[in-house]
Amino acid sequence: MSPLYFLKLGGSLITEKHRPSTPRPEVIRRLAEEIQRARAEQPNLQLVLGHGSGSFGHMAARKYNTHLGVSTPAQWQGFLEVWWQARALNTLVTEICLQVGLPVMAFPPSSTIVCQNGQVITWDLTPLLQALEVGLIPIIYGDVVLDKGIGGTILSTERLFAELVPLLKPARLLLCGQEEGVWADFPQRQRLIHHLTPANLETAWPALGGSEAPDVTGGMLEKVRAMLDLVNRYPNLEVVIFSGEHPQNLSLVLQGYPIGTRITQ
Ligand SMILES: Nc1ncnc2c1ncn2[C@@H]1O[C@H](COP(=O)(O)OP(=O)(O)OP(=O)(O)O)[C@@H](O)[C@H]1O
Ligand SMILES: C=C(C)CCOP(=O)(O)O
Repeated sequence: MSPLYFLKLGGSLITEKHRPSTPRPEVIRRLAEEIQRARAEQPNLQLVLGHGSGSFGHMAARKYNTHLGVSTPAQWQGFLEVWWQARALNTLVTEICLQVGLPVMAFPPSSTIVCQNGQVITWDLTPLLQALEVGLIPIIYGDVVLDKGIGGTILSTERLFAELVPLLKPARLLLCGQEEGVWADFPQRQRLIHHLTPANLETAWPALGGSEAPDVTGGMLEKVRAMLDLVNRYPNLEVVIFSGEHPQNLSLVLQGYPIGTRITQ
């Protein structure tokens, strides 16, 4: 059977998250090449690729608090600004992946999902599932979405993955970011947690916080909370949070080497 992995390229890694709308194209290219290399080693590997918004969507979202709802003309203006920023980064990521030879196709959440009070109520997944079926790599990304209750909101890549897990049951969910993994002593960064489970969560809890950069989706705290919730519900799922800053890390993790923080039940 072909294993299916979900892989997020974090906005903290593919952009300079403190500098407005500043991508790291050379990093994106290297990561795409690493994915391509891992696929050559494991020709059966199926992927759903996701990426975060970094200094593209998050800065505008912070300015307008788009994640909290959208109603005034100024907030709608902000909603479109975030939409445009998220789309611009996605265009760049998609373009670089295609240049490297990855058969990617983007499925913008803003044009396929509707929420109600922050909960996804419809997501037309038919084209995405068909793309997977024919051997393409679907790309999704943190985006704005229209919301029947609060006008509009924002869904992070992790939220999107969490929606897809029950349907696609991936074997692994890989979050590739800027940090080595989950630190037990952030921001000192001396003690990495190699294996996080619901049973030892208390070792990490005091050190878990938001992003150091402008961010509206909760940083490492929300990531760990959401991933623990997923492994509780899907005991066969393995989550890995790791750094893509070191060349080869991503392709090694894709091949199963123990790097970063594993999260399991
Ligand atoms: N205990 C911790 N261990 C590791 N990082 C932590 C910890 N506590 C807080 N953080 C912060 O959380 C950040 C990771 O969350 P963030 O949402 O910025 O990552 P990302 O998913 O790559 O970005 P984006 O949301 O833009 O895609 C780290 O870069 C760090 O600043
Ligand atoms: C801020 C926007 C537009 C999306 C956030 O998604 P994330 O970067 O995956 O957390």
